[in-house]
Amino acid sequence: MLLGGNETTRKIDSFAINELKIPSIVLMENAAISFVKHIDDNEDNFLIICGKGNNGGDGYTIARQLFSKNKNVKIFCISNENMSHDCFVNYEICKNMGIEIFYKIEELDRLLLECDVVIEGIFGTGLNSEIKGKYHEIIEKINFLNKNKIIYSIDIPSGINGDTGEIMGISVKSDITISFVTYKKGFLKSDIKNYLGKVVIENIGLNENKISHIVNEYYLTPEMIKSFHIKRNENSHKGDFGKVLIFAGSSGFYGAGNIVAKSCMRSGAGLTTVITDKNNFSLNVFVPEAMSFPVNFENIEENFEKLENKILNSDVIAIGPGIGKSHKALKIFEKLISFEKNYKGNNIKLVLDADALNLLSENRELFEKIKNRSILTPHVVEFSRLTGFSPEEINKDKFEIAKEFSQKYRINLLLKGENTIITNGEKIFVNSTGNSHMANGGMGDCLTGIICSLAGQKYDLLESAIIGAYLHGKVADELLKKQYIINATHIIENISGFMNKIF
Ligand SMILES: NC(=O)C1=CN([C@@H]2O[C@H](COP(=O)(O)OP(=O)(O)OC[C@H]3O[C@@H](n4cnc5c(N)ncnc54)[C@H](OP(=O)(O)O)[C@@H]3O)[C@@H](O)[C@H]2O)[C@@H](O)CC1
Ligand SMILES: [K+]
Repeated sequence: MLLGGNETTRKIDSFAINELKIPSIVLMENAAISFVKHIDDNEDNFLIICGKGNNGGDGYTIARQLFSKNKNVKIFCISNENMSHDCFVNYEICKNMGIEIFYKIEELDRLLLECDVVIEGIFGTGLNSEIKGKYHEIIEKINFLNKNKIIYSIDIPSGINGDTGEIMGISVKSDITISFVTYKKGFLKSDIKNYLGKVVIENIGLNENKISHIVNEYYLTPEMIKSFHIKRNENSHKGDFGKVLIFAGSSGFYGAGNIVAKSCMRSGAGLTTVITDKNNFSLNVFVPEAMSFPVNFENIEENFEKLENKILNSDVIAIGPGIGKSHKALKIFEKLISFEKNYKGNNIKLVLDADALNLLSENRELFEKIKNRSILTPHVVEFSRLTGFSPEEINKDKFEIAKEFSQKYRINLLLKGENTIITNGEKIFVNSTGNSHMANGGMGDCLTGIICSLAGQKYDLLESAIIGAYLHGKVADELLKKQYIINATHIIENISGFMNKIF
């Protein structure tokens, strides 16, 4: 699903009108037709509240459409002065068709009380300042008299800034928001979810693939995830699904390595090997399917020759969770990234998380070794160390900062957070799954395991991160329906079932 702000809507609009030569009034008609599809056919008693811009124009067009289906339709016109052209045209048609139009604010209470469905087209992407005066009063009335009614918003609940999600003084509290072409960036803001209600994205007659040069930001949907799926060949063997080498965990943090390994195995990697302390037996117990590469941490270099062979045999290497920032950890990290290609001549893909990112921040010459073959999966504090921007600066402008960082170092990036974003420096994907009940230790390790597993199964790193992030959150969202807290272990136990459902 395309993701965009107000400017994106204007660009799409202008492309459709100027390049595709679709008259703007046709776009408005298409929008209205798409909108009306979502209205229950049993509903009969509508009040449409219209502003003077194209959002109001959509309102008049929807009113006509419903009226032509013999529905009982009344319109409240907020202003018929300085209407946009298409708004004026549809307002005139409504008048000519004999739809009842009301203008006086004194009549609005009664109209709201009498109707069953309110459709509001006051402001959409054109809202440009704080709402005051008459407009404020009207929105207040809609929110106050909304008992036993369904409130539909056209494009954006009036009062929400489509770019930032900020409430511009006041906003309609909607039950259903039917938005056109793009999922609005402002909708990502978590504290406005109860203003949006259910969100539906509708088409206005444009082919999504043909406007991809205008939009390069996406909001993940199950359909997109499914479209990435690579079918498993029936006569394949474990070697076809990736040899994954994991350097995670250390004394006191063996759990991190175990979680990465287990989630890697459970999400389908062919062969998983964990580099771990020769005295760590917990791996065998926790995840018997995984192999271990025992390292003598008293003298790590004694293992390097054998390790080289392991590296050259691998397709993917995941590095970071629980390894610490010791000199020994750094030496192993350096060794693991020292070969770009494996014996097969393919790039060895790298998934770097947690302490690998901290080590990278402090040893920036290593960036050269990881370019064009890695994904970094920081949370905001780790990303702050990597970029030098404060977490506040990152949160304010995370799309741009993430994209620039990804371009500069030629890496893929997954920036964890409430709306996890994934970018290759060109496109940005925003995850639509996940919840606060999964915020606990081990979750990141679990995600690393899923991503390296998918990278082993021939998904490219960008796809691996997109699918991984979506699945990780989706499992948690589904589990939340029956339990309060979700741990990494719960995700691991359920991931394969959900892969089955989604693929
Ligand atoms: N391609 C697409 O996706 C398509 C988009 N379409 C639709 O067009 C909508 C965008 O239309 P739009 O650009 O005309 O802006 P809109 O939201 O109606 O508001 C502008 C009006 O509000 C006014 N105004 C602003 N702030 C104000 C305030 N605080 N307090 C008071 N007034 C304020 C402003 O007045 P101004 O400040 O400019 O004098 C102007 O009159 C979009 O959301 C979608 O529904 C569809 O038709 C199909 C194709
Ligand atoms: K609206």
